[in-house]
Amino acid sequence: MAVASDLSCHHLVRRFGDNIAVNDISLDVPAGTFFSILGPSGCGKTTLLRLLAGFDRPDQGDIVIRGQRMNDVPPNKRPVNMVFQHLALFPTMSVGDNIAYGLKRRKVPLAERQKKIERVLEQVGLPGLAHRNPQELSGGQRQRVALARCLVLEPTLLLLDEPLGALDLKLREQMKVELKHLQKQFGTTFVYITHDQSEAMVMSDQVAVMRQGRFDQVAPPETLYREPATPFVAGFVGDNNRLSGEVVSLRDNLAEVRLDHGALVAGQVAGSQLAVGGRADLYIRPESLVFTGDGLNERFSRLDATVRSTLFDGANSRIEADINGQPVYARLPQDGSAPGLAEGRGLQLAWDPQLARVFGAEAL
Ligand SMILES: Nc1ncnc2c1ncn2[C@@H]1O[C@H](COP(=O)(O)OP(=O)(O)OP(=O)(O)O)[C@@H](O)[C@H]1O
Repeated sequence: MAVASDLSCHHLVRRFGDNIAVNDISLDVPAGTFFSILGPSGCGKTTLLRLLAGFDRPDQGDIVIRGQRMNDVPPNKRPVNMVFQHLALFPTMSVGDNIAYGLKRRKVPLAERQKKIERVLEQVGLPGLAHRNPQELSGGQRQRVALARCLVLEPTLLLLDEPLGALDLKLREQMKVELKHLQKQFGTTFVYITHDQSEAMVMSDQVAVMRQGRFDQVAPPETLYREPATPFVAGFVGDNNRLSGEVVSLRDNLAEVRLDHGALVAGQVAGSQLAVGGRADLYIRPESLVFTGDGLNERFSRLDATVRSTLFDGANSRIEADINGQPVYARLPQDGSAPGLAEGRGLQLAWDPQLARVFGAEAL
């Protein structure tokens, strides 16, 4: 049986003069899932979210929420709520009154209102704080009140516009995990926009990577990471090294590439635009690079490099190596097994070609 969709868009287009901010986007978000739209500044995320919320109208295409076409439905009549980066809590109202606001407008009776407010505050981890003023809360607590204020209205869809953007790094890390748990706990469908790939990856069931008004790829986070469909996704999602060269051979789904500085390396064919003699970019992640030692499989590709510096960052520690003037990053093994990596030392970096992806070179 097909999974019910809470939100479907069909061929949405929104133009501003010559600029096509949303360019023929179709999407489908199953009920109760966390869907993120990830992309760089200016790619059209906010425009798309505003179309979903009803603050703006598409030039073409349809928006369907739980089977109902929404194009002509005003924002306040859509089963949708929105959480903004700069949350607009009413500063002079208590937390409880802030949450009550939408319920009052819906004429929910007082006793029921109070019950709902208590319950939702418990669910977001702020039990008993209804009487507090928003100014007496931390940034993270205020963000949770903003969520509670939306979730108490039980919308079909919750739209979130970079809600963690204004929080400091540590709090953002913590709220990422909390948001994911809250979404599961409430079962509300979340559509979340962000330019922060880590936020999208940690929280989402599905991520759409957006570029210049279009989706490059829509997939679960792990698929985006392991099998990026385009060079843009390979470069935008997670850290990646890009090595450019010319395709020498194509066979068994492997591309051999002669890098510009002469080394012959290999990776999986990952695009339809590869041809022998054509330009190509090979992407290899820092954690897929190994420091060569004995017993390395002969299939592995190898590159001679020089250590530029060691970048110590706990579990994310890396070395920056130099390959003919180009920086390449490699994850340092966690078990301390890396050789002494003094600056200027020569070393060989190697990888399993199955872990590298080769795309035909294109203008990014
Ligand atoms: N009201 C408008 N009038 C004209 N152009 C607009 C309007 N709103 C957005 N645009 C343009 O549409 C494109 C997409 O903008 P949008 O705000 O949707 O991007 P975004 O991905 O949300 O960026 P950011 O992450 O910086 O908020 C941009 O080129 C922007 O200049």
